[in-house]
Amino acid sequence: MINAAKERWDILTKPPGSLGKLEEIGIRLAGLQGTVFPKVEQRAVVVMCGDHGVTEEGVSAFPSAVTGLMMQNFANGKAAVNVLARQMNCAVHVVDVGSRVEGDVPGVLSRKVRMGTANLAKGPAMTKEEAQQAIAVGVETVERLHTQGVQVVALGEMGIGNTTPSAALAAVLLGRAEWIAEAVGEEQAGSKMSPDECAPSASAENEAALLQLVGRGTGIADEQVLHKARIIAQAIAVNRPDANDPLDVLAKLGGLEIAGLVGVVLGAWERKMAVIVDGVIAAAAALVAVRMEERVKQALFASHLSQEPAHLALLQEIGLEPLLMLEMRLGEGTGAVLAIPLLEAACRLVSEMATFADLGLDKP
Ligand SMILES: O=C(O)c1ccc[n+]([C@@H]2O[C@H](COP(=O)([O-])O)[C@@H](O)[C@H]2O)c1
Ligand SMILES: Cc1cc2nc[nH]c2cc1C
Repeated sequence: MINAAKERWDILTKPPGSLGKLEEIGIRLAGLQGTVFPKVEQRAVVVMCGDHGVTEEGVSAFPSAVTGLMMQNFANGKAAVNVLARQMNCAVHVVDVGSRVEGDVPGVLSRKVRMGTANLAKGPAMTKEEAQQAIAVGVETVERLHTQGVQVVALGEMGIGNTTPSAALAAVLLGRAEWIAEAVGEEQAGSKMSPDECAPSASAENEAALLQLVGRGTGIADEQVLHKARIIAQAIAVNRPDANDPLDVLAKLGGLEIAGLVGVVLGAWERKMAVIVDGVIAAAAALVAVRMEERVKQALFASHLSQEPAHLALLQEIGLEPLLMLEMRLGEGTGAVLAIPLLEAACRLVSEMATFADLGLDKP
């Protein structure tokens, strides 16, 4: 199908390759949907919501309570993602997979696995079973969207504190955390010391390496970024995740909404739905899914480049190039929703443009 699609793009009335990345998008969508004329008419953004125990370490500029308040905002149609989704004719599905909100929020699908994660700087964020349950919530959500005819899913999330687990996942999955073992020392790592006792004393050099992946999130100051990097270093040292076991890394260092998005990616790929990756949190989830099932790459499309530094490294590892540079760092799926018209443009071009033969010309 990929070859047939390439041939089609080359006979359209334009110099071959002149529509650049739009051609690549059209060809990849053709491969995914099994037709030279793919469609992205039915779209949805899934906003997975969860809270994070690590917020007690002072890693975010905002309190955890904002997660619940934003869930209400999404349900009222008043958040940034709602505005953009309306513009793009995209349905918004908000799922509470692990917020600390007591009870249900009307308009939000309640699928709480637990009331927020545990503090990953002190031990595992969640158990493997909980991570699997959250993944199942994502798969179930996307199955429902598939039955509704949705062809493209944007990855959205809301969770105060979630740039910390995202950077931690990136550090481990990108193999940039080997120095942690060295910092902790084999002797300490093998002993039964309390998390505080075995907190790593990272060298300035190692700290600088980690800082390449750690950013301001919602807007913390420079000194707090360094503190956040140290918390991440501690989390990796305390949990010692197995980088070759993505579920282990996700359970120890991830988040419930991140696990939910892993499920969305896995489920969407199985159903040949396109997935648009948003910022750093969505990209971390996408890489976990890729490590679980390499072939999900087929379904993944990048949208924008977030200001959060780990984002580019994560996208590069997956093999995706961001399409939009808007200096955004909001999350919610906002960047992903903004990229929907580019996928639509590729679909329209390949199905509506004339061919050289239509003009009575030979193919160039
Ligand atoms: O998408 C991104 O790249 C992004 C970058 C920075 C922050 N965010 C959003 O802000 C929240 C996490 O930031 P923080 O500082 O609380 O870790 C969470 O709700 C994300 O949706 C999102
Ligand atoms: C207000 C607010 C809105 C958000 N949307 C996604 N992350 C967010 C974080 C904050 C703080």
